[in-house]
This record gives sequence, C-alpha cells and structure tokens, in this order.
Amino acid sequence: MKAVHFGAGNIGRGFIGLLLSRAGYEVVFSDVNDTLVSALQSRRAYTVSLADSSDELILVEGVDAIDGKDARLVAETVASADLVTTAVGVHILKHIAGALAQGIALRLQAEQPSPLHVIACENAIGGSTQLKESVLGHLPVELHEAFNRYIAFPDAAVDRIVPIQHHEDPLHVTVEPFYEWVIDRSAMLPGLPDIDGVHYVDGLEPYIERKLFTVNTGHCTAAYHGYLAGCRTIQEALASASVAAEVRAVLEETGAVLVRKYGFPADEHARYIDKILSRFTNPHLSDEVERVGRSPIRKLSPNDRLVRPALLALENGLPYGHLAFAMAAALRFDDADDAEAAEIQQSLRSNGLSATIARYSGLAEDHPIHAEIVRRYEATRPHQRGLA
Ligand SMILES: NC(=O)c1ccc[n+]([C@@H]2O[C@H](COP(=O)([O-])OP(=O)(O)OC[C@H]3O[C@@H](n4cnc5c(N)ncnc54)[C@H](O)[C@@H]3O)[C@@H](O)[C@H]2O)c1
Ligand SMILES: O=P(O)(O)OC[C@@H](O)[C@@H](O)[C@H](O)[C@H](O)CO
Repeated sequence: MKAVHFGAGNIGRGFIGLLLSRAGYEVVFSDVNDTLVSALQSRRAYTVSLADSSDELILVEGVDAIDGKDARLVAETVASADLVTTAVGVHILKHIAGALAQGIALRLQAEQPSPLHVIACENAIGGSTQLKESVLGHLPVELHEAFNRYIAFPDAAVDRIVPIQHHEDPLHVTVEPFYEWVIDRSAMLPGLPDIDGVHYVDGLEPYIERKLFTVNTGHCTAAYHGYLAGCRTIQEALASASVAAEVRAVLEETGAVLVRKYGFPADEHARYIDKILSRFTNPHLSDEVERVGRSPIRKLSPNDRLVRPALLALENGLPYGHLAFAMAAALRFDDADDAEAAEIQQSLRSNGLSATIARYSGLAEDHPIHAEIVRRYEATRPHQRGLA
C-alpha cells in the first residue's frame, strides 16, 4: 500500500508519516523543501524521539520523497497511491490542488478506477472539504460524477504538539508523546483498511471543535498574551501567573460553549482542559510563541479558534470577554517575520482599529463582540508587554 503525504514537516514526519508507516504503508512525502526531499531520498528513513524522560529513538523506514514543485511527478505518484494525506498548512491546500487534480484525472481514466481517500490533516474545520472544493475547480465538469463516486475527502482532526526545532540531522523530529487523529468515517468509501492509532467517528464536528476550541484557542491565547508579556516560549508564558489565568479563563469560556453545544459532561471536559494545560507545560518541549501565534489573520478569521467560539458563546448567552481579550492581544502580535502579523499592523496604521477588526474577524463594527475587542485592545499598549 502506498500513501502520498504532502508536507514532510514536523507533523508530516513526526505524526502522520510515522503512523502510516507503522500501519504498513510505503510513505512517499511530497515537499518543496529540497533539503528534506534529498535527505529522504538518499536515506529512505528518519528518526523520531518522544518529548519525555525516555531516550527511545523510533526509526521510520521504507519512506521516500518527491519534489513537490514537479507537478507532473506529483500527479503520477498520486495516480498510483492508495491514500493521500496532507500537513502543509491550510493556506497551502489551494497550491497543491492542481497537481492533486491532475493525479486524480489520471486515475479516473481507468476503466474501473480504484477509490482514493484524501485526508487533510490541518488545523481547520473542514480541511479536507476545502481541499475537495479546490481540486474540483481544476477538473473538467465531465469528470465530476466519477470524482464524486471514486474519490473521498473525509475531514479529520489531528492533535500532537510538535514545536519548530533544529537538529544536526534535518530529518530528526521530537514530538510530544500524546497524539489524537480522528477521521470522519461517514465520508469514507468502503475498503480502506483501518489505520492503527486512528479514531474513526460518524460526525467529526464535536471532535474538531473540541480540539480547535480547547488546544488551539488555549495555545494561541498563551502565545499572544505571552508575547505581550515578553515571554519567548509557551512554557515561559504559562509560568506567568497572569498569562496562565487568562488561558484558563478563555478555556472556561470555550468549555461552557462546548458543554452546552455537545452535552459533554462538565467534569469530563474539565479533565480534558487540565490534560491540555499539562501538555502545554511539558518541560521536555520548548515551543516558541512565534510558532504558536503564527498567521494571526487565519487565527482571527470567522470560522477559526477565537471568533467562532465567541459567536457561539454570544448566541447561547454565555461569556466571551476573555476570548475578546485574546483577539485584542492577537492584534498586538507584532512579529516582523510573520507576513500576516505585518499585514495586520499595516492595516491598523492605515485603516484604524475598528475597520481592521471588522476586516479580519468578519464582525461588523456595531457587533457586540467587536465592541468588546476594541475595549480590550485599548486596555493594552504595544510596548507595555504586560497584561492590562
Ligand atoms: N506542529 C504542530 O504542533 C501541529 C499539530 C497539529 C496540526 N498541525 C497542522 O499541521 C500542518 C503542518 O504544520 P507543521 O507544524 O508540520 O508545519 P511545518 O512547516 O513543519 O511543515 C509544513 C511542510 O509543508 C511543506 N510545504 C509547503 N508548501 C508545500 C507544497 N506546495 N507542497 C508540498 N509541501 C509543501 C513545507 O516545506 C514544510 O515541510 C498545519 O496545518 C498545522 O496547523 C501542526
Ligand atoms: O498550527 P497552527 O498555526 O494552526 O496552531 C499552532 C499550534 O497551536 C498548533 O500547531 C498546535 O501545536 C497543534 O494543533 C497541537 O495539536
């Protein structure tokens, strides 16, 4: 069995590639990073270690790589694969869609095409569905019926913290011991063998929202407030009592939404929050606030980890003030190396606070959450780097 995995980065090697290889797949990574591609091609293996007190080194063998810039080669490799997965970043999905569509078109030429599952392992609601829409846009209408019959794009939720890291060996990756990979079985075609370690569910929404609105909302809250407090890492941020209190407060807000919406038992959800906070403070990891806060435009978008739970809170008459405070801190995330952070700062200078909030969050200027973000923003100052 062959899997093509787009993105030989931290999650690609440290999570998805590892599980697929253990499940018996020959994993072919497609990446645009020449260093990673040539190292994988020459060694056909890499190592993973766990961020705990063990010194276990996991060897992942039988892997290969192709140059993701070579669309023809990517298409041919997809044409002969049993499974396609991605971990490239949700904003990159549209860039891989063309070659993926070419590969799918090649498969669909066969008299009896073999089914294919394409699973986006990104931090987004409906990542595979978004990829499917992009791929469809590259395919002629006459292929759409066969496409819908033979190609499935089940949505997924993936959870494993893998910080940016630098090792002498560019392929080695250290990952936290915890992982969770949930796939929407209801969107799958018959015949794909279960992958060990994957949790299959009928209906992904509770899983992706619980993960995104707890792990990722808590994480970016720590990153944005930590950044303002002058912290370098998430571990440092959570060592600050004021930042840790904000993170817990935001998780109480999203927790109330999740318990109301999905009926999770409150004590079970409280344990889920505690477990996540303990993962953030793993002393064997050092995770920079710039990574966790990266792409603030994406994180402030209407369907993502801050605005969506705040809207659900408002709809249900629940509090959202700490979520608004995290959004205000996101607007102060002034990382010059982050193109989205730089764009927000430019918009604040050119268009002002109110228009910038409306533009990136989708919240109209007379929306109550918009007003709360303005109030919270005005209570912090950029160079103060401390909680108001
Ligand atoms: N790191 C984590 O803790 C974590 C956990 C869960 C989910 N995620 C999600 O997984 C995704 C990847 O995150 P990551 O931390 O592994 O990032 P990463 O930067 O380490 O890896 C992304 C890889 O994609 C490659 N890439 C970029 N454009 C490409 C293209 N056109 N074709 C093929 N490859 C391309 C990059 O070269 C890089 O190797 C993101 O959506 C992220 O939100 C990350
Ligand atoms: O990858 P992002 O930018 O969506 O979010 C940054 C982190 O919160 C994220 O990568 C977490 O480490 C991960 O989602 C844990 O499962």
